[in-house]
Amino acid sequence: MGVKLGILGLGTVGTGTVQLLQDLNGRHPLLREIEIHRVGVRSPQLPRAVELAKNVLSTDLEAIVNDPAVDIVVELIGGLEPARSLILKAIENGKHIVTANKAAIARFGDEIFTAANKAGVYVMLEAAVGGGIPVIQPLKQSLSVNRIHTVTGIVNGTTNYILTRMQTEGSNFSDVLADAQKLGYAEADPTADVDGLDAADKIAILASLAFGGRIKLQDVYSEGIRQVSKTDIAYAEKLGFVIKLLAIAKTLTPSPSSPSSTPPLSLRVHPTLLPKEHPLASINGVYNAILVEGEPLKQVMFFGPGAGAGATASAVSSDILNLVAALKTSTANPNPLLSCAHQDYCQIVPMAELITRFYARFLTKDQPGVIGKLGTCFGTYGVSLESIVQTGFQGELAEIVVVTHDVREGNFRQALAEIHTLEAIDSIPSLLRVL
Ligand SMILES: NC(=O)C1=CN([C@@H]2O[C@H](COP(=O)(O)OP(=O)(O)OC[C@H]3O[C@@H](n4cnc5c(N)ncnc54)[C@H](OP(=O)(O)O)[C@@H]3O)[C@@H](O)[C@H]2O)C=CC1
Ligand SMILES: N[C@@H](CC=O)C(=O)O
Ligand code: NA
Repeated sequence: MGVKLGILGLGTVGTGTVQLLQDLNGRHPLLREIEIHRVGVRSPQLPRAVELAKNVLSTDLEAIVNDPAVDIVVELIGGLEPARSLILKAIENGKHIVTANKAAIARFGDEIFTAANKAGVYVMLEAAVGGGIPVIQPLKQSLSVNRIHTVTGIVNGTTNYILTRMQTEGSNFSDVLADAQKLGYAEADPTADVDGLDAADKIAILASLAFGGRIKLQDVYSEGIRQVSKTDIAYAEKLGFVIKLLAIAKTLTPSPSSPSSTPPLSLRVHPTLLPKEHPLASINGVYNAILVEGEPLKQVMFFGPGAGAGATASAVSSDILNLVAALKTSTANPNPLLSCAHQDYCQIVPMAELITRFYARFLTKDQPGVIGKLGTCFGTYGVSLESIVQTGFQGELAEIVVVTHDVREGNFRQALAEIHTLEAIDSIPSLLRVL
């Protein structure tokens, strides 16, 4: 007998998944065991790009997760509710889950995985991070013997697409965002993409897998790309950098102090000046990449399409395939490489303790000695400067760009607070971290 799917959602990813599952030539033979039993949507009158058998389409999503015939629920509606309740109900009914919903997993992972472990079912989420890029399963399986110390990712396709086009074409932010939405990359509400929240959800999930503990989403510092201007992109370029929205999870100690504990982590999302020769600097457009560093592997980078119908459908379908295989070999004991066994929360270090370089752009009165005053303030707080250049004027005001050496973020912020009080300083329009 075939394995029956209840698919919730037939939008970009749902449609891509159904198209893949209806076009099986040349794909894994096990896919032939799958039957699309029911598909849930909100607006049944909408035209669809796929044909489904009669009575498959429904607006009653509760009925799908309660249907005893359904083996696997594939949640592709997105958002928090009703996605969370439907997933929990499906788990309670003994169904395995495939989801692309990083927002729900990052917020309710604790509840969902605890329920799944209790019910003896798996929750698969390859599509939730990096779209089509295999990164969840590699972290759970192929890389799990490494002591990972850093995960650095470009994990939001929309913002990478926007920043790339702003850089290459000098285009303006809102026009490029509209294109990203048309192409199906952006979330229904693109705020999550643009403000770094989507990337925060994703790095929380990656960090949990890489460092073996649960993460409270509110511990992830996040800044989006709205404040990144064409001016900063141009200065960064002159200084040998590109600006990328990076999601970073990094241990502050080389390895955990005891075999069972997780190390303290720095966990953050922000636009970052990246040296042009860094492996992530050349990741452009909607592509995502995740650089994982650890011992003994050193570095491995996962690269590919981070969003879009076909790419994401590839990840969703591979999770379905894994579950079909698991259902066929089902034993009383769950496979620990497919289930989540985390119990404890990771300890996250405050941003003030972060050691990083900074880029800052100042608008100042055109007076003698301003650069000296900036230098003195920075010196008072132990901020050492890598470069300081007066690059030009904006009207009456002089524009000064500073790049620091590594500094404790708290010290840098104290120096800036004092600089703000200087009579010669008009404003500090940009402040970005440098990798
Ligand atoms: N788009 C992408 O490239 C990627 C998306 N994802 C994730 O995949 C998930 C789906 O995204 P995407 O396909 O882009 O979203 P879409 O907005 O394109 O599709 C959502 C689908 O869910 C249905 N739906 C939404 N809410 C309800 C509800 N309350 N009741 C019934 N049906 C509902 C909609 O129905 P109807 O069609 O009737 O409106 C639609 O079919 C999200 O979690 C997203 O974060 C992950 C990686 C990449
Ligand atoms: N909106 C997301 C889609 C995939 O998660 C993105 O832009 O990366
Ligand atoms: Na993925």
